[in-house]
Amino acid sequence: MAETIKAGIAALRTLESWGVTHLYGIPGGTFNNMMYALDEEQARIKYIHVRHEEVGALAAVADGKLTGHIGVAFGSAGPGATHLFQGIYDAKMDKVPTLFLVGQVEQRFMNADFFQELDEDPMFQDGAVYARTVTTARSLPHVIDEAIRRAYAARGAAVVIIPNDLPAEPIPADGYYSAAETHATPVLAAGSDEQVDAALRLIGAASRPVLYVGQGVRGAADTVMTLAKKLQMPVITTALGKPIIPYEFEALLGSAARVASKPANEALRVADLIMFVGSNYPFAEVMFSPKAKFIQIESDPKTLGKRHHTDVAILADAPATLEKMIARSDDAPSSDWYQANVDNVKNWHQYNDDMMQRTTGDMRFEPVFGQINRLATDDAIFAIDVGDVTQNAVRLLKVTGRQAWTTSGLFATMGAGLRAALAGQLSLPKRQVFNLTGDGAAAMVMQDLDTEVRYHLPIINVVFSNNALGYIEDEQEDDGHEWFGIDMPPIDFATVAKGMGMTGITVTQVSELADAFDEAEANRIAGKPTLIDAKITNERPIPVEHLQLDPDRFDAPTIAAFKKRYYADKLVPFSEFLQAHHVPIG
Ligand SMILES: CC(=O)OP(=O)(O)O
Repeated sequence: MAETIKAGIAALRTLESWGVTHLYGIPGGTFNNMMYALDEEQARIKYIHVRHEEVGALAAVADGKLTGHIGVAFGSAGPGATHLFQGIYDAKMDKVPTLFLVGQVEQRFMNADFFQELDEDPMFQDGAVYARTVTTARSLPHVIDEAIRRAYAARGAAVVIIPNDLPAEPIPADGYYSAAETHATPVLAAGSDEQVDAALRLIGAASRPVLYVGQGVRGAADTVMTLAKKLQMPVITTALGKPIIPYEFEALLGSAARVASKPANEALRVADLIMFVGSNYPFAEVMFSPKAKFIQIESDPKTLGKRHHTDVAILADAPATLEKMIARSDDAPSSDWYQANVDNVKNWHQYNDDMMQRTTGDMRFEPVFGQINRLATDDAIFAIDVGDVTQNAVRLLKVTGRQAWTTSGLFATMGAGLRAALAGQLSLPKRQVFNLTGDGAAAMVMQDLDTEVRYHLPIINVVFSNNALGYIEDEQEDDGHEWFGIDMPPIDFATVAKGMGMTGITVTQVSELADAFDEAEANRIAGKPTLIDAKITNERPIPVEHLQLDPDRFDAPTIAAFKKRYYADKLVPFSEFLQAHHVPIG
């Protein structure tokens, strides 16, 4: 008789052939035959037993965000399946190839409202790029291979639903194969000479051009900076593009809108040309002037022309096109516009440095970031949660260009920090990993601090505790509404951490911060996680989307009140730098 293999084992071997080293989940009765396969394959693929499927699902997406390789999570039928949705939508919105395996009741019970049985096929259709139920044991590894190829091709979530009886069935050992070794992604060329020249002509005619880059320029920081200097175009990045360009680059304005920096918002208000590269930034529709000339370089036809009226549209590989622009352009003369932006960045950095070095008064979030910058290694991984911490991290982390920085970008689901930290430390175990989170988000996922302990993941967890949903609080303030439903009674996160078996440190004074972070770093080096609960004031981060600094737009008392509230005495409105450099705003 021909040699056989259990279908579940063949399914896992298919995952292994694609380089999957670990997968996250929680077993249930409808996934047990896959669990028995995982037990047999333990030496080759690691099962990470999370405390909540949602954490596993988002960690799998973060694996993809951090490494470019597909991450995998699973859940059993019914509640296990529905808990995966957060990951499925994060993968969809940030375009990350991710595989989700979902249990289903045995075939003989399907389609008749059995215990925990849901009609899973339609459930996943909106979020996933591919969602199918396996119908024979023999096709199980084949459908997994199909799902992975679809996830990579469409850059999203693929879901394979597995009736529990199938993985236990034997199939011919030579009856399946994987496309992993021959898998390739299409390589786009650079834009044509004509397209590049048309873009260069527009830039040459502009007075106040900016370069706005997203994830599509990953790995091409030097190219972006060279072109920016050559054409005298200051650079703005999306939040997810933040780690690509080093903080120290003189003309890096930061990000725009609210999770953003002052120089980027100010420059965008007056820019007369935006070159939008490798980005699907949705706030472009409100942040970019409709009057500005617009060049877009994009690899996804669905995104080309989506966010703004476009003068030159280039469907192409972004870094290759930027290289071609460097090759086909002459050095622009030194520009007053560029220099005014460089000065604005210096002033903004000085403000943030002063805030991070502040030792007086109650503890705000900035000195905590000062410590993170002090300790961060050259290739640290920052797993950033959603809320005030996202905007503060965008502004304050002094990224080197070799570090990784990830969050839930467009779906913006809270609790994303811990999940991405698990992924970072599992996928890139030698690197220093920070989980930076607010207290609301930390409370949503704190059960999985235990996962850090059980798998010896030496993550430095920092909780910014202000007893409020700060980001929403500020929105309510801007709406002119009294705060409602945003306060949260304090949680002693250090005690929670200790209860989970890790070091927990509460910090209430700036003077205690350095020791706490030194202890966390010593623990990390010894292979142990730490949680620092930083009890910060509930003061609002400076609203760079509503600056009240410019005497041309605000009266003196308004400016004085703004400066007092945000400690912004030395912060200079961009208009002053524009005037000093004689840049006309037409
Ligand atoms: C969503 C939110 O408001 O979070 P935070 O309290 O961390 O700002």
